[in-house]
Amino acid sequence: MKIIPTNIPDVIILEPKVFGDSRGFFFESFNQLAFSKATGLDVQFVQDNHSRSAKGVLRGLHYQIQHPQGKLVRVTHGRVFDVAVDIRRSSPTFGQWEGVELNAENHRQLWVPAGFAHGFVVLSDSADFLYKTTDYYAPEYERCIAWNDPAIDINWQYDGEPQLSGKDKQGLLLKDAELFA
Ligand SMILES: Cc1cn([C@H]2C[C@H](O)[C@@H](COP(=O)(O)OP(=O)(O)O[C@H]3O[C@H](C)C(=O)[C@H](O)[C@H]3O)O2)c(=O)[nH]c1=O
Repeated sequence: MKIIPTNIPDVIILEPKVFGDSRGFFFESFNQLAFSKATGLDVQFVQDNHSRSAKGVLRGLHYQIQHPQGKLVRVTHGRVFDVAVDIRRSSPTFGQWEGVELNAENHRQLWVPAGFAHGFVVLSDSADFLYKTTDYYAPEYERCIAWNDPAIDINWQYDGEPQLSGKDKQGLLLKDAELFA
């Protein structure tokens, strides 16, 4: 597994070793020991999620104010631009965002620590988005930050108008949101 640092020290890109042959390919999509050795992180995952979205769908920017979730995210079909925003007030990278294209060809995964808001926009006709979380879904504590908050100024790499859920259309600006310490 290859570790690729990003501009935010705690946000990490992982590239698994892919074994290709005449049948296709194989790779370990997750290995607890390899993950811990490569990242130095001692985290346990408790939930696996899978969502499918059409082109232009933007999910996020979500986080949980209690039971914050670390997320290890990847794409098994299509292409997405995936974004993590540091919303830890005490962080030197508070308010900064990091984005990476995840797709079924590069097999890249992104580690998004607890304390970050997370979202993605679909660049292909459709995309399957799979991810592991370090705590359980707690909808009563889920919050949303506006995808287009000018204070964060994310370049989503998507030219069209994104399709948002009702919840995401009501995302708060960073300055008005409940944040982490
Ligand atoms: C997240 C989640 C949702 N649900 C149910 C609740 C709704 O009835 C339905 C769709 O939920 P929602 O529209 O919140 O799904 P997303 O917009 O993909 O939410 C996710 O989007 C961004 C990208 C994230 O990083 C979060 O993991 C998560 O908030 O699934 C569950 O039953 N369990 C869950 O863990």
